[in-house]
Amino acid sequence: MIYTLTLNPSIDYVMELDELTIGGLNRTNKVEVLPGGKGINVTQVLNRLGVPSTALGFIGGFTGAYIKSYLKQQNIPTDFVEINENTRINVKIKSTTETEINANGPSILPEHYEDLKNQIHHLTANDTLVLSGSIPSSLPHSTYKELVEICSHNSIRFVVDAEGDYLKNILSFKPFLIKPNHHELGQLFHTKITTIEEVMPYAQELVNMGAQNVIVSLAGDGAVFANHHSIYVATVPKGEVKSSVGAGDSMVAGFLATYEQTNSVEEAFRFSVASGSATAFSIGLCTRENVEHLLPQVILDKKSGKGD
Ligand SMILES: Nc1ncnc2c1ncn2[C@@H]1O[C@H](COP(=O)(O)OP(=O)(O)O)[C@@H](O)[C@H]1O
Ligand SMILES: O=P(O)(O)OC[C@H]1O[C@](O)(COP(=O)(O)O)[C@@H](O)[C@@H]1O
Repeated sequence: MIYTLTLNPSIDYVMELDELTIGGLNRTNKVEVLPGGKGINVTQVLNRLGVPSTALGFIGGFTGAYIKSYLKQQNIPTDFVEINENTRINVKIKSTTETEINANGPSILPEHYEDLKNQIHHLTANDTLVLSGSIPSSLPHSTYKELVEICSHNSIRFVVDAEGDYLKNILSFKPFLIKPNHHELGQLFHTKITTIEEVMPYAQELVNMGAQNVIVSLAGDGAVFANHHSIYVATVPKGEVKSSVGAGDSMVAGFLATYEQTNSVEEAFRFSVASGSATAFSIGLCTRENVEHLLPQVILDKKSGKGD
């Protein structure tokens, strides 16, 4: 089973308006209230792609109840640790550009963190754990490292989609997959990265630092895949971006779903890119149908290596 872990889930309150006037009164054309948080998005997309996945994490209050009932209606399995405070609401403003305001989220009590660690201790070598998103400020900075240590000790395959030091600190444990975007890649190496050519050596460096498979996304400008055998560059499909919220999460889900079915990193990477774009071209997350529709537009160019 593929489990995802969202330490800081959210309701994503997506507001569409023609133009955003800072300091003025704005009125929306349309709003959507969607369950969010990186791991929860990955679980939703995996289930849509026909690969069973259960969402783990902390959930609480009326916002948490909304997320649980939404996911239940979609038959998405969850096993959340219940907390006392409300799960956060993240505001996503879609006008001429996209603006995101992510809340810091509720505090987590030590006993709730212990409950979560117990759950992770019960996973087995047949499971995969996807650890995604921000860490609530009440948890230790080393939370991902602690959880990844449990995975490593119990031979549980794990994936990490997190920023900065959270990611750097777990590379030596050999994550199966990491997926920074090019801004996050630049932050990791204290430099500015804007092109595919600039991404490639840094993606390879992440492999040297321990990651088994690395995907770096550059929004509409392409994506790079690197592992010990090869580097590929992918074109991304063309289309109208409706909301890129969850696009990165869809890439993670698309990769894992296809790798599970084909064992080919090449096929998995193509499907991953198509999944990201299918989500970017929708309000909400992709479906298998719209991913398959975009797949022919994803062309891979092998830059180095002997193959899978
Ligand atoms: N303008 C766009 N055109 C086509 N696809 C896009 C566009 N923006 C995002 N995507 C898709 O979403 C993926 C992830 O986007 P990106 O913004 O790089 O990641 P993240 O959501 O993690 O910040 C891209 O690899 C691509 O597949
Ligand atoms: O935990 P963080 O870093 O605040 O991110 C949470 C946000 O990320 C999302 O999961 C979207 O992530 P991506 O756009 O990177 O795929 C939203 O649903 C959520 O609001």
